[in-house]
Amino acid sequence: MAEGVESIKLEALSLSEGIRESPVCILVLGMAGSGKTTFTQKLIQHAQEKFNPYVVNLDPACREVPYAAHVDIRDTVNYREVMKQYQLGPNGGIVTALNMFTTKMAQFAELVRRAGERGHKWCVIDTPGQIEVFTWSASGSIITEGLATMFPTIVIYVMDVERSACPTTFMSNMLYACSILYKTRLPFLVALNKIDLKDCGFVMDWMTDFEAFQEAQEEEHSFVSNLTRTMSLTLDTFYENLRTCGVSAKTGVGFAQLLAKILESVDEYETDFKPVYEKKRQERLAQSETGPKPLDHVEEDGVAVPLGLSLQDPPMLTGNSIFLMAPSLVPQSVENEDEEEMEEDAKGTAEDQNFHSFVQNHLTAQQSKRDKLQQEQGQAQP
Ligand SMILES: Nc1nc2c(ncn2[C@@H]2O[C@H](COP(=O)(O)OP(=O)(O)OP(=O)(O)O)[C@@H](O)[C@H]2O)c(=O)[nH]1
Repeated sequence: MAEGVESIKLEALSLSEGIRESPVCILVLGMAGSGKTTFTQKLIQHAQEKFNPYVVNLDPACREVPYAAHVDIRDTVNYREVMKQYQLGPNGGIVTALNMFTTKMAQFAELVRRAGERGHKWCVIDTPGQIEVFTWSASGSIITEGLATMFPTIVIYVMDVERSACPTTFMSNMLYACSILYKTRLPFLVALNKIDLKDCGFVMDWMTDFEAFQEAQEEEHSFVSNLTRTMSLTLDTFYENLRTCGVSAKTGVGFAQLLAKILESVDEYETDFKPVYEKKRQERLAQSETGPKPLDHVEEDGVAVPLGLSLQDPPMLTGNSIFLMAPSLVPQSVENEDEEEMEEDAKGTAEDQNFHSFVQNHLTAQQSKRDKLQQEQGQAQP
């Protein structure tokens, strides 16, 4: 009879054995309402025949999921009860529920491993609606790293194209994607979702042609547009390494291409990421064999300081010792104001010039890249 999952230790699972070939773990992430759950359902349908996905729901707060989950966090933790018992709000409740689930990570990993042995080639994991609950929480990191050191693991970032039509929102979404890519250090595929509502061609244009994004940006006169423009230049390298695919989780359009891109991402895991996670595993194994080092000089590690500030009255306002002063109360001479205005103007002009030269340098670099490519192509032709 198979060993009971309760007695399994994660360390024993992930450290002593190497990374397995299956199942491939697919983490589905995305902003609230981007369509993760609908996307997961469609992905399962399309992958059923070939990859027989094992399905996991990690969103403790969802009412219903439109697919049959093999593992559902709601069976392990009652999110409403957690909120009530620990007197938490909805977000605190979700974080705590996920933390509680993570204490069962070893058992969860064992279930995934056994699913692989039973012929499930993929394991699709739907994550909580509030993306930061997973991406920036300790439990999210433990689950992601735990899986990536045991199975080939990739991330699919679901992005709502209709909501990203405004350049500033698009940039925010991309910045978020970028931060997740660097945090998880796993193959990353962006599913441009809801193409039944809006074609995703504009996203492709903005990612490959900086000038097209600048043009779209020019129509927007918001305070953050300068920042967005600068960011678009910085994200250029990120876009170059990004895999994207337009899909509609509602109609199923684009899922054939998506499956092909998932397989490319799995290859990428094998070649570029597996060695990194394998090294990590070896380091942990070595560490666990030597055991934790006892602290030699505990008393030299620091001195205790009282927590928090004492709620005493602020010091009396005397002379220069201004504790906190509202701008309207600070006496200012008219001369000073004029000088400050001139300084601000000069600063603004310098910023504009800097920005212009930054853009110019970038365009020149892009042009020389294009020229080089054309030259190479010309040489390659007989
Ligand atoms: N038109 C259209 N609607 C979609 C598509 N994908 C999802 N939706 C709709 O978008 C809404 C949100 O979808 P969900 O799948 O619940 O999104 P989610 O990211 O899981 O949501 P949370 O977990 O609550 O953050 C629902 O009304 C879906 O029907 C799509 O491709 N096209």
